[in-house]
Amino acid sequence: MSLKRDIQTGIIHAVETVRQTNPMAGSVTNSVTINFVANAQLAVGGSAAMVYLPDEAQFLAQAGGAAYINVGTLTPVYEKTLPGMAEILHNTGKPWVLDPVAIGIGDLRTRLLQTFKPYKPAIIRGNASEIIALAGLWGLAGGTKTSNVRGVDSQDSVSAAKVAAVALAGWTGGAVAVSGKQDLITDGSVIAVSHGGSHFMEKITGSGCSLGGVMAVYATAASGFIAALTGTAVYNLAGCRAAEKADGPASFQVHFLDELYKAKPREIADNPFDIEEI
Ligand SMILES: Nc1ncnc2c1ncn2[C@@H]1O[C@H](COP(=O)(O)OP(=O)(O)O)[C@@H](O)[C@H]1O
Ligand SMILES: Cc1ncsc1CCOP(=O)(O)O
Ligand SMILES: [Mg+2]
Repeated sequence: MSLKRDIQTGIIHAVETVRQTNPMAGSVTNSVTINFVANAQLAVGGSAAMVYLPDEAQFLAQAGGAAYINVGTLTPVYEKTLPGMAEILHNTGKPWVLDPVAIGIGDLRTRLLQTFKPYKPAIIRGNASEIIALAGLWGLAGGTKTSNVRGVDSQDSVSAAKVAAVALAGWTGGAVAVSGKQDLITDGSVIAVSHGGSHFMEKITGSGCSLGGVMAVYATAASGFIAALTGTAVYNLAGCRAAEKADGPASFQVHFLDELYKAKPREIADNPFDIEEI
């Protein structure tokens, strides 16, 4: 079988397993998009649980099949919550997804993101500027110390983050997903570029955050690379379909959740992607 077919078989398996087993992937995520993250996780067949406090995050790290950490809106309690959660996830071999939202803003965010380096997330998901900045913070190839991050939006092209993505995946041994008009997913030895989506995804907040939460759901049932590509593929397919029905961002978001829910395993696996072996 070709590599592409193996990957498609993995995607179908991940989608079916999640829909059959309703796995829980707990989250500590930002207060802007927390509801959308949970709804997207539920739409693809997962179970969502969101917490803030240290002991509750430790509980979810142990109870779930995977977890999601997103540093979008921090409060002082996260200084205690997040390193302990990441340490448990790492020590128990649980896959976890890191979204370094708005890396570069403030001391606490920088310190927490530095703390995560030895805890090796199975998936790092971010837009191009965030991936470049995280590689810079962790002292890896392709990164820049002076971040080009303006806030939560990307200022760089996805292809500009390719070296940083490969270097981050080399460090973690997991996968890195760079989102944008096209999405790049790598495990350090294969690069997949996934197509689709819609410009409306830039006009609603939380398309990136919820994608990270959905990747965590798939990570309960697949490798980091397959989970990241499966999440990206269903987002690109559902985004494309929702855009055909939407009149604007608000109706897009409603249709998007419906399309996430309706997408069939084979259709998700057939969503167009290219692969390159490094
Ligand atoms: N211009 C676009 N065209 C198609 N899909 C897009 C576009 N911009 C973002 N997306 C999709 O939106 C999702 C979130 O990506 P992105 O907006 O880059 O993340 P973030 O919200 O973290 O910046 C991904 O599935 C990506 O493919
Ligand atoms: C607007 C905003 N501000 C802090 S976190 C956040 C949400 C970012 O969501 P996404 O990166 O998915 O667009
Ligand atoms: Mg984001």
